[in-house]
Amino acid sequence: RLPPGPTSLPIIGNLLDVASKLPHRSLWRLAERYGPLVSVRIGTAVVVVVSSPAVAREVLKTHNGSITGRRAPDAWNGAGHAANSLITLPAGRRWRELRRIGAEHLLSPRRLDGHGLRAAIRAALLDMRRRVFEESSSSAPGAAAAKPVEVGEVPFVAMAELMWRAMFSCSLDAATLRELHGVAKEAARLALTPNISDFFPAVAAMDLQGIRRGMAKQVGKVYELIDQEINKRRRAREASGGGGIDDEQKAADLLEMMLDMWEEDDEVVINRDNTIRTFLTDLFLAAVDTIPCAIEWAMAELLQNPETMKKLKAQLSSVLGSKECVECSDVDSVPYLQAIIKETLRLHSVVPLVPNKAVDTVEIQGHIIPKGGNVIVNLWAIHHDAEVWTDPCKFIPERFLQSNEFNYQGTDDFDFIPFSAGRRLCLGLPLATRMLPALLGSTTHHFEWTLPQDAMENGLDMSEKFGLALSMATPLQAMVKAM
Ligand code: HEM
Repeated sequence: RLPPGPTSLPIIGNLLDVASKLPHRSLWRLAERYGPLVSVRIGTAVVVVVSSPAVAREVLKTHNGSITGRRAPDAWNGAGHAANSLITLPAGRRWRELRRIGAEHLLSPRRLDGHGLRAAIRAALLDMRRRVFEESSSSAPGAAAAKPVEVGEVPFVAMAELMWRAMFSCSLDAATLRELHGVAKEAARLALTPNISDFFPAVAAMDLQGIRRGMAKQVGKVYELIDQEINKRRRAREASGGGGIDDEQKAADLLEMMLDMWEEDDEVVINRDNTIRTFLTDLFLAAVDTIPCAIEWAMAELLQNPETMKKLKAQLSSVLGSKECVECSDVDSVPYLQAIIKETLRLHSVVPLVPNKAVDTVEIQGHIIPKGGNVIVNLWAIHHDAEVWTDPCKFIPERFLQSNEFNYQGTDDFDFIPFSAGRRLCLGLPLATRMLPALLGSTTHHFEWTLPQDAMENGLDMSEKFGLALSMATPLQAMVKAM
């Protein structure tokens, strides 16, 4: 009574049906043939794929308690990351405790809107604005040897700086930021690259594609930087007799909180430096991989839809006037900006596939999902469901102005769930929903962006690259002029 699906071949199962560089699209095509609940076999694994809002509701709400497990992709075993990673831990005590720490000390609305982090966010936005302004003098159309800006790098630097400040109360130098940009992109690519080791555990130890080794190298670079901060802080705490850094900093600093919780006791979750290092690496990579990707897609859409860009800029001007940057507290007063962010997250679902594992056998719509089976919710397919969305492949922000029904937590209908839903709902949602409009607003308010000549003549390459976040295959470049 498994859900329907294509006939599987000996040994490889349905590998040929699903193997593709863009698995969210190949799984979507399978759903068009077999329906919203499809099962495939890949090697030794049973994989059930969910592609409609109604079935997503069953998985993420009705039976959520039985489908919150995870099977860590082998890539995540690089540097032993999976063993402590909040993203891949099963939904047990350690996972709950790490989520609580993340939510209480960094990612809750109370912390984000509180004094320390609000100031850090404002500093990151102003700094980003200053950098775009500097770029504008060299990239303005007509400037001598005008050079385009790599658009995704702008929010990347802002998010990397913000996360570093929130975690360690210090900033990153330009060379480290450049290195981290490459590291984050490569880690995102490797994290979900289709890997023989995931489907044929017997050969996993050999790491035939070298994916685990590659991931270990990238994650290792972030570990190294984080370890430097941990060691520096431990020395500062020792020197000050255990008191750590000053109180004002402490209120905004995640590392300080985690060192305060640290106890050498197996019953305590924060009991080794590698728990702290893995946790901070997860949060850092999650933030710098997803948010900049979404901003890059939003800018690509705006650059191809001048009327939408014009309408956005007009609303920003009328609401914010000459205010330097768009802060998180401003975004509710610019509904069109919010609508553009929502439409971007729908059309370019930045996290397109959510991989869960059934911890018990579950029956959904008369079909059995066996205990231990993988359950992938295809958010991208849900966001392109033609029964829910008119012209699902078109960028139409106005659709989100017409209805208040779509919040980010999943509606009752589960048709707009870019951050997923249920117990494993994205932990970074409060940060993302503040930063996305603030970054996009601050990038466009007071600046005029245009496509380089070549893209204007030949069109923009909107193809996708699959990974931890779904990014643009060809990084977006644009010219910018200060207004
Ligand atoms: C555009 C921005 C973002 C999108 C679209 C997004 C989306 C998602 C999705 C779909 C999941 C999977 C949820 C599930 O398994 O059901 C997830 C998980 C997660 N996200 Fe995000 N995310 C974003 C930004 C962030 C940020 C900024 C952070 C942290 C700073 C973050 C941290 C996490 C963590 C830690 C998890 C794992 C939660 C768990 O397994 O319990 N995300 N995110």
